[in-house]
Amino acid sequence: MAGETAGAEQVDHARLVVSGDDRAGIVAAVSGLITELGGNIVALHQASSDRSGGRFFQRTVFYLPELARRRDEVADAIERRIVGGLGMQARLVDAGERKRVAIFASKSDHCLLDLLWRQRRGEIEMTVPLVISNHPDLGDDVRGFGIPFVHVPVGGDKAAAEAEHLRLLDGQVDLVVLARYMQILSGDFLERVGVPVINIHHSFLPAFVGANPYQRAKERGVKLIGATAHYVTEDLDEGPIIEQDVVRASHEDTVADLRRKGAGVERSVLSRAVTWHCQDRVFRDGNSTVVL
Ligand SMILES: Nc1nc2c(c(=O)[nH]1)N[C@@H](CN(C=O)c1ccc(C(=O)N[C@@H](CCC(=O)O)C(=O)O)cc1)CN2
Repeated sequence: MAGETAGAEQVDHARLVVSGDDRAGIVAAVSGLITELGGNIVALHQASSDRSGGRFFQRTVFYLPELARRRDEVADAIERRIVGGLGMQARLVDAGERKRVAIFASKSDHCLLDLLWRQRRGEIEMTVPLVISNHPDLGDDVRGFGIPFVHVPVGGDKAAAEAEHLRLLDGQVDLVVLARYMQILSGDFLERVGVPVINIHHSFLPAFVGANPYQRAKERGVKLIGATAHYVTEDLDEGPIIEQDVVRASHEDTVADLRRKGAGVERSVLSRAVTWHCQDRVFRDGNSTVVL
């Protein structure tokens, strides 16, 4: 089963995540089914990609007595009435579920340690089964959180490194996060890893795609720098954007100043994106996202 379920106190709560081609009556059908099953909706967010059809997205949080005992019955009803009856995609997620998140890093520590610190404080609904890095530098920091650290060097044979990544990740994770991981992933890896990959790019995309964005920002004389969290696709830094933010820059800032200011924005943007993904709030809509 994807994810890991936390304590028993949340077993009677769940969220139902529904998406598909828009049509009249979906909200009523989902709400009616939950009510018919004896549930009470405690939160509901819905969006359609445009006014005349398009795509439908909904996240419904509900309380249902004895849900743990009745889970198969509830799941079967959703499969019949929402998936089979309306042709929608639907996922029933236990409220206490924790996504299993593998984090990739290189030498920069700020995004990685920020995520580990927030996870330890319970601010992000995830577990971190392992951290993978192409450099050994951050090993002691990661092991200090009680999390396995695996050094997988990436030399001339990137395919060999990616094969090791796939062996380490196989069936063990629900999400991969690139926390300033400075290696371009192949399309083959992205296809075979089988879970979403989120990257933090250290610029306000679409500005400054690729390497060294702060150096290029300084050369351009921009007055704003920023960070972008996006799903990773084969096309570098072109994937669906989840979250962005900016901070002011001036002529007085050196590249080192921009990197320092930018690091704060990278951390907050990546943590929000990972938090929302783990809460099943992010829906992919073509090359963009809907965040509910
Ligand atoms: N397939 C994808 N892989 C990665 C993406 C992506 O969007 N699609 N994002 C990058 C992160 N990144 C910028 O945010 C980035 C990382 C690395 C490079 C790069 O030129 N790397 C060189 C090696 C550099 C080195 O060894 O230090 C390379 O891979 O040949 C550019 C941008 C993460 N991966």
